[in-house]
Amino acid sequence: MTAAHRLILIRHGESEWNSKNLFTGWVDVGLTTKGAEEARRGGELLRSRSLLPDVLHTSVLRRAIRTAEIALDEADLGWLPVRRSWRLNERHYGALQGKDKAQTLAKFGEEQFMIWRRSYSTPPPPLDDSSEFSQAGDARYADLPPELLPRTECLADVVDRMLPYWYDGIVPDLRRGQTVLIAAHGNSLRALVKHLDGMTDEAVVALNIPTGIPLLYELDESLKPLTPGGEYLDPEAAVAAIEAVKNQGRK
Ligand SMILES: O=C(O)[C@H](O)COP(=O)(O)O
Repeated sequence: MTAAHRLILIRHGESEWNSKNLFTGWVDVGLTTKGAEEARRGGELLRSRSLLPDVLHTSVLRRAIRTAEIALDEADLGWLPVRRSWRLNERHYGALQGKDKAQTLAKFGEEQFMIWRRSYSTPPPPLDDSSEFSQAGDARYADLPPELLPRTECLADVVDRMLPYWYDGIVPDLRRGQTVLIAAHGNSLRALVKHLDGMTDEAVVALNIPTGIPLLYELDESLKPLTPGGEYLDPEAAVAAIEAVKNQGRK
């Protein structure tokens, strides 16, 4: 069956805090040199497969914005129309933002670490607005009703706040026949993949998204994937990178 719609997902390249093994969430850190190279390689893959998006959607965090900018520049598509939304942001990691993943694992143990990192419905403790890693008062969220600004999120929370943008901001572009590129984050993409593939709350715990490798979803008329899980444009690199994400925090 030929695809009715094409959707390409890309997680931002390695960030400064990915390389330092810190929980990041909504803290707005940049890309490392390696992360910028991952983004460029992502654009090269798009170009070599002639997978040329017609529109870009990003979060409002610089690591995703910059990844898209570099990748699209490599594909000579720097001019692409773009829309940004906080609803594509990384999961808010609450009081874990800024904390070292290995130290958190050592301090709280494997079970608590995995609950906070990968459980579907248990968020980390909330982050106090007075924290240096809080987004309270950040201008980019000024229009957000205060009750919507998270102080922590579990993946279920991300699904709930991401889906309205999926339906209202992205699906219309797909339905008008556009190839859509989404540049976002590990957990906001886990939330979208869970929705696309109809994954259970239990199955999504084991899902990890690698940095910088485009993931192609060819969708049918009802927006169901023709290939469950999609297709990474560099499958070999994806296998190794997914394993690395899974083992973050473990020396
Ligand atoms: O926000 C972060 O810390 C990372 O980008 C995602 O981290 P995780 O893979 O530990 O959820």
